[in-house]
Amino acid sequence: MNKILEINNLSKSFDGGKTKAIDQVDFFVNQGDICAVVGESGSGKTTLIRLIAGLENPDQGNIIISGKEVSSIKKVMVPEKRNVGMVFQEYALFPHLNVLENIIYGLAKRKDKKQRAEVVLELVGLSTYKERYAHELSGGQQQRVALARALAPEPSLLILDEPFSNLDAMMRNQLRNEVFNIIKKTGVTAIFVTHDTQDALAVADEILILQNGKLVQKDEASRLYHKPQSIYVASLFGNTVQLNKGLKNAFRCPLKEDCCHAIRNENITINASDCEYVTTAQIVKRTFLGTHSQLLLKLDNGENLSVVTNEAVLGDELKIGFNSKDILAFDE
Ligand SMILES: Nc1ncnc2c1ncn2[C@@H]1O[C@H](COP(=O)(O)OP(=O)(O)OP(=O)(O)O)[C@@H](O)[C@H]1O
Repeated sequence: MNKILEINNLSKSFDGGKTKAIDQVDFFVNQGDICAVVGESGSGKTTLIRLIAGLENPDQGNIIISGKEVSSIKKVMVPEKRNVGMVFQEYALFPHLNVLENIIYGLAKRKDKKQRAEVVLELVGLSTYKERYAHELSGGQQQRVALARALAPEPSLLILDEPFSNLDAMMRNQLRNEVFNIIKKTGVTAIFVTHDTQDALAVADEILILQNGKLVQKDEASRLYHKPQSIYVASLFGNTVQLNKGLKNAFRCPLKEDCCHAIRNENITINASDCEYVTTAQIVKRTFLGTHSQLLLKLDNGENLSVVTNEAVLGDELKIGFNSKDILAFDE
């Protein structure tokens, strides 16, 4: 498999070395793959993307795009020469140029500018909008123009930084699927930053997890979800309860105490009687969340547990449980 992006031992600090935004990161992305970058706020996602785009210089390591070294401590190639396309959360279209002109602008060197612009506009389904200006388009349409503009010069790598975060929930899912179908159709390799782990699970071939600037796991979506390497990774993909000593006792769960265990909220069964590990709980507080409710529970050994459920819960007492196949185990 041809590697389009290679990152070797990459580091970047700020504040005279006090903040290690990216800390000895190594990975590669194969041709045609979509790689999502996920991590809590401040974990280094934007810094990594900015280093790849050439908007930051590394302190250590190097970046190779399509076999060419574009960043190292000795040289940093300017963004325009890297053959990368970029799509940001703010659509950044020129307000004084119409849609077609916005796309042509980035194609200065090509002879077939107009034809190429028409091809990418067709690809994003906006051919009939080519004479409109940014203020005459919806947020989703502007983002599709931004994608067309980024794809027009046929980049080796497409970088997307939180491309859907300015859109409402309904629009997001629809546009996300459209955008990634277009990306797959063109076969371009893409790396995108997202806060929304559902986005990453839905469209990424591989997901890369950052924690305090370090790459802590890189895996395909289903492996990462089912085999997270730490509670940090598990918690990024949904509500996860760490099974501390008190909870292990409450459920009479014979797990080793020197190993960290957790259970995903969705694998906790309310009104359970046929689970392997079951306990009785009193409902201390219910919070209505529309399709779900949050229940604060006091278990029969006095331990507290908060769970979210979409089941109707009657009365103030319930049985709650889970099965051993759903327990996540970590070495930390
Ligand atoms: N120009 C800068 N000067 C100083 N510190 C910076 C700079 N850019 C980033 N940092 C710091 O580097 C760390 C990583 O920041 P970065 O923006 O890459 O994180 P992030 O994962 O993208 O966060 P978010 O999800 O909140 O956007 C943070 O501690 C941040 O404060």
